[in-house]
Amino acid sequence: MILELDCGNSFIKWRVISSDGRERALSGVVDSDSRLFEALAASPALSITHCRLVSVRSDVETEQLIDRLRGSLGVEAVSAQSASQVGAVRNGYDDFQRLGLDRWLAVLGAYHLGQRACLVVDLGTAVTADFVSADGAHLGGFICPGLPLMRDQLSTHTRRIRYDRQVALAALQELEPGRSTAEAVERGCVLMLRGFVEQQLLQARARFADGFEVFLTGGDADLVRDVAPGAQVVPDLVFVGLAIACPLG
Ligand SMILES: Nc1ncnc2c1ncn2[C@@H]1O[C@H](COP(=O)(O)OP(=O)(O)OP(=O)(O)O)[C@@H](O)[C@H]1O
Ligand SMILES: CC(C)(CO)[C@@H](O)C(=O)NCCC(=O)O
Ligand SMILES: [K+]
Repeated sequence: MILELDCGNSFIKWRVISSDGRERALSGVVDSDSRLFEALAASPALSITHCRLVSVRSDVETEQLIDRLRGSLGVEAVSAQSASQVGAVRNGYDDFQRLGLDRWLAVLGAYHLGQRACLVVDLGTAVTADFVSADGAHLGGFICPGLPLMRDQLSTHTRRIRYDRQVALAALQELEPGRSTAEAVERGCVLMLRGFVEQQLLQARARFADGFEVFLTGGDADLVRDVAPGAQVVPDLVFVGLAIACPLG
């Protein structure tokens, strides 16, 4: 079985798939390396023979995780690397090594699934949008703070924006003007995300006259999906790209 890891800035998304890649045995989201190993230890029936990962963390943190995977599972994890081109897809950054690997893999995954021009939006700790032309040229993209960063900045830099997490969840049942701090902040930040996605759709329409596919991924994708009615929500998009960037055997 293959263990796949997407190490983001706040969470590690993991899944275990069959060796031929066709079946998913198990998956989860954890907030630290230790929790990952706890989750894996709790499923002793998994016989992991291979591991591939993508990390946007520092090289030191990524190396530590790879060492620990070697120590506890006896596997040599393959880590996705930057590339200027994979198949038809060409990296559009001036310095291809600077493009976040999660973005690059999401772009590879989207172009593989869409087979035409794509807009790829990943809504996690940060929000990113990337454009790929019909012939596979990555045209660059945009980065802005995601929902967790927006709300944290507001509460960190003001005295009176304070509210409970549970109240925050309830506040997102609708998007009417808020009548409490929680409603006002939570809905305001979600409207920022939705406005961002609307802007990306305008850009895509202007660039891709022959049509395009929209892919949404990341933990907060559901908060914007109705802004992009034809969009495909693909929670595993980075893993689709990971299998392309790191084929095994
Ligand atoms: N099961 C879950 N666990 C954690 N976060 C979740 C979950 N479901 C939805 N979310 C939302 O996902 C967001 C985090 O997104 P995601 O997990 O895609 O990114 P991340 O790993 O934090 O960051 P990165 O953008 O670096 O990948 C949070 O704002 C949270 O509200
Ligand atoms: C933008 C994030 C944080 C999104 O996870 C990641 O892709 C990253 O660290 N990128 C490096 C900077 C860049 O892509 O230009
Ligand atoms: K991500």
